Amino acid sequence: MENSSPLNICNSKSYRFFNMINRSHSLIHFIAVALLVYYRASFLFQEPETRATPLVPWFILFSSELLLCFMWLLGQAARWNPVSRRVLPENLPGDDMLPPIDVFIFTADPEKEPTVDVMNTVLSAMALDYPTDKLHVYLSDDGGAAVTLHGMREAWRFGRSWLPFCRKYGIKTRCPKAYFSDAEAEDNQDWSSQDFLAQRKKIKEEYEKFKDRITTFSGNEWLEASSSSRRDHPPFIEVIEESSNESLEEDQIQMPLLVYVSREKRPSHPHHFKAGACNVLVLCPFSLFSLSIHSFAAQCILTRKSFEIIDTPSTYCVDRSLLETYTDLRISGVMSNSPYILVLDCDMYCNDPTSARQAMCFHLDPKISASLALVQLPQKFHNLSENDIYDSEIRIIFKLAWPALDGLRGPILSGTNFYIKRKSLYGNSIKRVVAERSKVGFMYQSVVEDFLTGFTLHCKGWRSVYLDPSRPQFLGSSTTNLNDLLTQGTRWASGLVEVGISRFCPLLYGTKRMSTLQSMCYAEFALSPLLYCLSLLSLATVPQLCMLNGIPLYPKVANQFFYIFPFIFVSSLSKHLFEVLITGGTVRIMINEQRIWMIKSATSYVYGSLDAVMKKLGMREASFVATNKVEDSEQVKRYEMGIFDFQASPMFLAPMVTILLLNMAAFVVGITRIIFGGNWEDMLVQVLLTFYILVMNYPVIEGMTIRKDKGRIQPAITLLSATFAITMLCLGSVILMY
Ligand SMILES: O=c1ccn([C@@H]2O[C@H](COP(=O)(O)OP(=O)(O)O[C@H]3O[C@H](CO)[C@@H](O)[C@H](O)[C@H]3O)[C@@H](O)[C@H]2O)c(=O)[nH]1
Repeated sequence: MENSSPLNICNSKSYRFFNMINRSHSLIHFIAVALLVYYRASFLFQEPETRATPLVPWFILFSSELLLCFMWLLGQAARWNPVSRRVLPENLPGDDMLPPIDVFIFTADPEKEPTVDVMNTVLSAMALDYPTDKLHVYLSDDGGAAVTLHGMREAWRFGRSWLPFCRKYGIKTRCPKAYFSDAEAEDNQDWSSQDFLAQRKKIKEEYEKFKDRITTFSGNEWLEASSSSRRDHPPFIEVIEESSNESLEEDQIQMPLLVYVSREKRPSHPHHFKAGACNVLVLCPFSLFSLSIHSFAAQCILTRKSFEIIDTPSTYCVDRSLLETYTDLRISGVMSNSPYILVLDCDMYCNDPTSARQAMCFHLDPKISASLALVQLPQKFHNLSENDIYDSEIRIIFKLAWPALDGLRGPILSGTNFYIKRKSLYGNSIKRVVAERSKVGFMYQSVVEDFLTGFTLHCKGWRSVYLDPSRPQFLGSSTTNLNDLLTQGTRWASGLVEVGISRFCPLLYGTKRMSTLQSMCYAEFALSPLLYCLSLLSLATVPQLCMLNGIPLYPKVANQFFYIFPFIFVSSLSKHLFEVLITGGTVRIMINEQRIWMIKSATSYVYGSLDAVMKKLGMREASFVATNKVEDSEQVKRYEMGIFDFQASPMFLAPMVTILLLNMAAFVVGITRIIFGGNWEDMLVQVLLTFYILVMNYPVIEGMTIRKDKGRIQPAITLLSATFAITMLCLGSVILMY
């Protein structure tokens, strides 16, 4: 294929305007930041008697400003050289030349991840537009739930009608739930065809029965083979095809391989959450299990020794030497072991059946395929409202940072929606790098296994590419209430900080193994929860406490350095606005992003960082609270109306409310001082900063004062927070005098 037509095109020209603005802004902003540092540092050279500010608040404030400057500097890398890509699937070789693909879908808890929705993802993957005999779909069920296995059998049964229907009528939306929803009109079917209408009606009825059979299932909670609970059971695998009792005629329908896997779990062995589940499927154990199911004869090759090694959850991350042995076994296997793997979370259904072919436009490109580990596709969500108050879209990652990282050596592995080369997970390096103990597969040292695994792949010289076409290839469900958002944010923060404070810290480990810009990108993500919570918490409390005590922290209006502060503030906000607008957003989105950034910094970033530090000190064990995917109609309604839902844990609400009460008190006192004391020159920046925090967080103030509905902040929380605020005020006023 060396001289054949191109399979993909990489373009950086569309970002010319962005680059021009971004780089000019960086230069100007850098000068302003340098002046700020100069102003703050000059404080040290003043005579102690003439200083208007005590040392402690000055030190805290300067440290916070330095942290923010540092984050800004790191953030430049993730904006430096964005590129966009498109694919030309028409230039792919014929179907007989396409490589096989394994699709791995992960589920963990049928209570939080409704089985019907998981099966919709399974069906959409089975219906991918790819040669059926080259498609193998595996569902990993960490919940070991009987209803999930039942769902798989039902999915297989319904798939026998659904797949031929999709193929015959060229259906694009191959997730039945999405297809039968209101968005169905987008599929451009021939609605005048009687044959189509009759078939569609029939399939819809079958789909309803399929759902009923799952929702009314009343089998055992756990798999019968499971010994006691979801945390203590032997492995259970079923190739769904073999359990079918359908008629001979239906057996002629071409279906991909469909396999249910519930890995072994023992309380005495850490199972490493999703990373452990990934490795069970990706690495040796699964292939061996498959062998044992498919061919009794093949089972004989499994010596007890090898089975013991692979059957121990703690050794899923095995040495390469062992892996090679298993690879031999796999090659002699009878199924699957495909060279490429699509990884999907259970709620991420395939929205574009051609995504596999699109990914192959990179994996089969001889110019890049040798070093290409993965093709990352964006996470997009079907349940976002126009006013996405929780910033669930994560625009900054999928619309800005990933295209920019693609201009370096590729985006960070994002947990789901990626086509990865199996070989890249075997621990091989593309380049000569500092030798690393040969760990393979997904990494266990962080609960954000995706981030760390992607990082180590890039360190080994592998690259990734990012593709974001107009039709989303996958669509998932995002968090639409505050509690779920902050719970998920706490896990992400904990996992990122775990990396940031470990030996994998991108600034130390990365700089020796990848370009400075690339390691800066990784460092920005790994350090952001810790550095943002430290800096934002200080900026939301120290200037306010000082204002209450009449201590100025910023230059007087008459001072020439005064203008630096409003300038940096306006410059940062304008840059943020520019980035939102250029990526198709609105002013409202920018405001939502600012607010959620502040809320997360005061809550999930704090808890996540604490969790990571405690794990590091051996005071806590790793945990993974799976994100809730069950929709509460009342909460969804509030989200769609743009109203915050404060039915969240007091652990999240109390810090937010405490900080706002403190800011409210400081603002009232600050304004009073300006009006009656006439010292507006000294306090202007502090008053403006406090005002900005209050304005941005108006929904929280509204939640604790005006609102009376179920989603408001309960008076008990406000009372508790008021006690915290008064304590902070008393303690802070004493400490900050020094
Ligand atoms: O012990 C576990 C825990 C989770 N999962 C599955 O892992 C996926 C991701 O878990 P979820 O609770 O949905 O986490 P999110 O925070 O929503 O997911 C993001 O963050 C994770 C890292 O924390 C990545 O693995 C995901 O791909 C990424 O979408 C889901 O399909 C789960 O069923 C398991 O298989 N086993």
